[in-house]
Amino acid sequence: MDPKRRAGEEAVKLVEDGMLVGLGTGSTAYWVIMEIGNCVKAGLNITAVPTSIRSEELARSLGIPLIPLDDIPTGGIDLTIDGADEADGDLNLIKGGGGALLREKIIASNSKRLVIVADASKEVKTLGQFPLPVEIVPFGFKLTMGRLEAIGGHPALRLTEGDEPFVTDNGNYIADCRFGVIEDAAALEKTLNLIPGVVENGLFVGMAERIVVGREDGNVSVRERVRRG
Ligand SMILES: O=C(CO)[C@H](O)[C@H](O)COP(=O)(O)O
Repeated sequence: MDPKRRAGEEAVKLVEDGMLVGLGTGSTAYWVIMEIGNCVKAGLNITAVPTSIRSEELARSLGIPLIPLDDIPTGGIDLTIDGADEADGDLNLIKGGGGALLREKIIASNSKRLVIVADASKEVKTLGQFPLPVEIVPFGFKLTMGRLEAIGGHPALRLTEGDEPFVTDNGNYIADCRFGVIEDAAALEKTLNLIPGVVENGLFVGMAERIVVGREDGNVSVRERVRRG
């Protein structure tokens, strides 16, 4: 079985009756949503909020009950299960490879628990090999990219296969940045979000509670974040 599928199915064991569940985005979160769909068909009673239009459409097609975000209290999501592009030893993450980082971060920051599903390729010692997605508004995007360049981000505007700017579910662009090894993810996250024109960035610091990793040998490993201090 695909390691991503294995991780997804294992993580869904954390979903309990009555929960409000955040549905992630990407090829690993796909398996989470598929498995939640199976559980709902088998009688699991949950409601869910998606992190992208893609995940919303999949969830709807499977009959997973969705509720509008505006109908839930701040911080009211019980559990969100989502993928990641990189996860370091402290479970700090790079996300946004699929372009859904803004909605993913809003949902994650309103979740009591964030569980990451991944295959082993996502585990890294230090963040930074995967280009860091930064969501920027189209207005003045070249100026904003100049600011990202000035702080060493070497930004590249994400393009579609037709060479048009990739547009997020929120109508924004993505600048994929190469900062090299990211020693201080918390500081970089703040610095980026102070740049006018930047909406959000794909660094998720101190948010994930655990990571469920599907491995090629058929095993699944679970690692929890060590709380420091
Ligand atoms: O952050 C994301 C989308 O914005 C995804 O969770 C991340 O890109 C991982 O995707 P995949 O599971 O397909 O490797």
